[in-house]
Amino acid sequence: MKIEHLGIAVKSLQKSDELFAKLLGKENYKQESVEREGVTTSFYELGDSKIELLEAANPESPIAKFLDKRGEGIHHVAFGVENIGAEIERLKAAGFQFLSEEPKDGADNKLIIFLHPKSTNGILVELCQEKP
Ligand SMILES: CC[C@H](C(=O)O)C(=O)SCCNC(=O)CCNC(=O)[C@H](O)C(C)(C)COP(=O)(O)OP(=O)(O)OC[C@H]1O[C@@H](n2cnc3c(N)ncnc32)[C@H](O)[C@@H]1OP(=O)(O)O
Ligand SMILES: [Co+2]
Repeated sequence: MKIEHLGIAVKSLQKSDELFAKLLGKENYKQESVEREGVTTSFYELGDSKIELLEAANPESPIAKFLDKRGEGIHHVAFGVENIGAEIERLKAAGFQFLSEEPKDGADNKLIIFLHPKSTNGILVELCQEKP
């Protein structure tokens, strides 16, 4: 398991891309919309991890709700795993709750699933596995 990415909720990808390119001294390597999640993402390589900027694609987006309640900032941490199915079983057996039954397609060619923040000490945790 490793930190695959840090998800950061932003109001404007255009403004935040300018800021993060300056901050990190490099451009994003992709911008990708994920309709089903209601987000547009922008990814930056950072050593073995990444930064994932997240803009709401519509008012119902989880990012829109997060921004309304908390403003811009760190939204979630994503752990990269080899076998997401095995990790789900392990964590369920350890008493962790998930926000969905099955993994689903995420951004950046990943299978993803989220744990409920109330079972992870108030941190939104995402598991992701590289799609074969
Ligand atoms: C395209 C995929 C991409 C990828 O990496 O591949 C992504 O990362 S997509 C990221 C955006 N998608 C999601 O976040 C999906 C999972 N999130 C959800 O289902 C909701 O956001 C949920 C259930 C976490 C909260 O939604 P809800 O409508 O219930 O909002 P509330 O404000 O009522 O929150 C309930 C409860 O959870 C706490 N909360 C909400 N968001 C977060 C957060 N980001 N981190 C920590 N805690 C969070 C909130 O404070 C409420 O707690 P309470 O104690 O009741 O106040
Ligand atoms: Co993510």
